[in-house]
Amino acid sequence: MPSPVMLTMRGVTRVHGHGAAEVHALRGVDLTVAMGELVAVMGPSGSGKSTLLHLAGGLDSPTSGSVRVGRDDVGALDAQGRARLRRRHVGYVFQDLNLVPALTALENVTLPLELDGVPARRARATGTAALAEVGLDDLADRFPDDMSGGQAQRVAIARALVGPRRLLLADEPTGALDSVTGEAVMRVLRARVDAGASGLLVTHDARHAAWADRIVFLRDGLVVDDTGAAGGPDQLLSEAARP
Ligand SMILES: Nc1ncnc2c1ncn2[C@@H]1O[C@H](COP(=O)(O)OP(=O)(O)OP(=O)(O)O)[C@@H](O)[C@H]1O
Repeated sequence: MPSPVMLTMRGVTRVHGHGAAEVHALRGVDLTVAMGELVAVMGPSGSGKSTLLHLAGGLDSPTSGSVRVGRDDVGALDAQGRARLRRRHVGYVFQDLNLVPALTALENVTLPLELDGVPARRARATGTAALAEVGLDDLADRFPDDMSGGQAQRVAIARALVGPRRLLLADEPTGALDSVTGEAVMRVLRARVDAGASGLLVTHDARHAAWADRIVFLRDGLVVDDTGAAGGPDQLLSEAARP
């Protein structure tokens, strides 16, 4: 029996800007991601990958078409409803880390839980477990400015994954990390998805895309290919390089 679908995008378009400055970032994208499925999104710079991720997480609204997360029609939620969906159910890892400099690693990680009313003790325990998942439980009391770029990125990943999130969105999550740590992060993402979450991963790196169940190729705002990962990194590299 197929797994229940977590994310459904139908006929999604997104036009940025107006008039002469108009950019058609997405031009009619259909995409579904099931529970327990990790989908990698690849494509050249400017093909619409980040726009797709923002729409999937309710950070942005489509110009036309529909985006559903579980039973929620993201376009039909008001700003408060979208904020609640993001806080409770969507985990983001973006290139921009956005850690709060005045908060320790653990406080940064527990922030989304506390904003959502989780009692402090439980938030602390859940946050400590999330830091341990990325191998940083030793640095719980350290401030972002006293960490390496890679450590800060792992804190951001722990924050994105803290609590029972059902949709994980990652935009080049391993960007600032060395390859061993990068692989550890992919392992955490994969484990969360295997435990039932759904994942959408934007990456230029075929080795990371090879962790996915399926790869979607975007070009000029359209899905041009949707394939299983069975061919492995070599095939992916040649696919990504295709004219
Ligand atoms: N806020 C915005 N205002 C105007 N144009 C935008 C905006 N955001 C994105 N764009 C444009 O939309 C198109 C798609 O951008 P997007 O960032 O989604 O692509 P991408 O595939 O993620 O690129 P990259 O791999 O370089 O991050 C690009 O032409 C970009 O310049």
